[in-house]
Amino acid sequence: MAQIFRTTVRSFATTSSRQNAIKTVTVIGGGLMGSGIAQVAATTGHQVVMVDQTDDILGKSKASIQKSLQRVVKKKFAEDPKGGEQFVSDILGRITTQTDSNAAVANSDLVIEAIVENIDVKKKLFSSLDKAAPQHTIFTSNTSSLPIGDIAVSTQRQDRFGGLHFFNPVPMMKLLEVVRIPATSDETFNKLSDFGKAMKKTTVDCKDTPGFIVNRLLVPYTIEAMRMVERGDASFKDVDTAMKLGAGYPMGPFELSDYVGLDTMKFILDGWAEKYPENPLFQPSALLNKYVAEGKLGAKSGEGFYNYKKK
Ligand SMILES: CCCCCCCCCCCCCC(=O)CC(=O)SCCNC(=O)CCNC(=O)[C@H](O)C(C)(C)COP(=O)(O)OP(=O)(O)OC[C@H]1O[C@@H](n2cnc3c(N)ncnc32)[C@H](O)[C@@H]1OP(=O)(O)O
Ligand SMILES: NC(=O)C1=CN([C@@H]2O[C@H](COP(=O)(O)OP(=O)(O)OC[C@H]3O[C@@H](n4cnc5c(N)ncnc54)[C@H](O)[C@@H]3O)[C@@H](O)[C@H]2O)C=CC1
Repeated sequence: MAQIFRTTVRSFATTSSRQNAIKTVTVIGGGLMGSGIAQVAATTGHQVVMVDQTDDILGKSKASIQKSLQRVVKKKFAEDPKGGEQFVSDILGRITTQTDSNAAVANSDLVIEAIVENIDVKKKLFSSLDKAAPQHTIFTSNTSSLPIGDIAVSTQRQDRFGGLHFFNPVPMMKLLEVVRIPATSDETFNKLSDFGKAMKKTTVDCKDTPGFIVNRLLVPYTIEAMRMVERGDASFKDVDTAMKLGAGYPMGPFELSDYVGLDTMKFILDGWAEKYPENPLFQPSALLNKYVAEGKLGAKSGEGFYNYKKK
């Protein structure tokens, strides 16, 4: 009897979670992260609406998704070009684009916001979406450094609000941090974790603390690497070599800094130094400030710690 009950409960739970599963996703922001999130959501069978400010930006977002998918095709469909073409067209067929974010959320089960890292801009967006989206729609932010709770207060649906923090490059990085604020309901949190698994990511549960898990550790580690160079204890190239070969990291802290963007890092660090002035780990880095002041922002500007200009 107990066995039958357990089986019934399990199959009800499966059916009920399947009925409640997230099927339609609106990704707001079609930049580096938003286009990667849209790509992976569509690859894993979700219907995606990708939103940005202009059709021109959205055209570039779709082109970058196509380029990224071609890398997958080259690997997975080396012997089957027709299959590769079908694969790309099926995925792109699940992504539509929109410049009106309110219209884009009309049929959405989940909103993932990946716009500029500015609290006022994010709050304004969510306040507007809150009036436009159906009651059941869950809202999330992909913010790297802002408290989710500070964004969620702009809505009347804090129980259906959380963080989904993806990593760059989204198609390659296996982790997804699922963040809850005190008001996030268990139902919302479970749906977000299930969605992460449906996207074939490994999820970890996070509280709404600065940097969640990964950036809370990466920021002090990277700043200390910069201080080490400032003190003249090691060259940045030797630090990178040491961390790759001695700690097994795929990139050293200076390669990673160039990859993420030195302006982004400075923005995060300055924000934390202002919000948490008592924390010595978040104090500014003179070296980082110097590079940003010189316009050396990393790979995207052609030069950071390393030179990316084609010779
Ligand atoms: C002082 C200031 C404070 C400091 C702060 C420090 C950082 C904290 C702040 C961060 C701010 C914002 C960031 C954030 O919130 C969270 C992050 O995202 S942190 C960054 C996390 N990412 C990483 O750590 C990346 C680490 N690197 C790697 O894993 C690899 O190097 C990488 C996968 C990027 C590339 O691999 P690599 O072997 O080096 O190069 P290849 O070009 O050969 O690629 C290998 C393989 O992967 C395929 N591939 C790569 N990119 C894509 C893509 N976009 N789409 C599809 N496929 C891709 C490529 O085709 C290769 O496939 P093969 O089969 O091997 O040919
Ligand atoms: N770059 C990274 O490595 C990571 C970034 N993040 C976070 O993801 C978010 C996005 O970052 P990126 O993709 O790097 O930025 P990005 O600058 O590449 O893209 C942001 C996009 O948002 C668009 N946008 C700005 N305001 C908008 C609005 N009101 N409505 C619609 N679209 C708008 C911009 O036109 C731009 O295309 C940020 O919150 C960032 O902290 C999280 C993990 C990693």
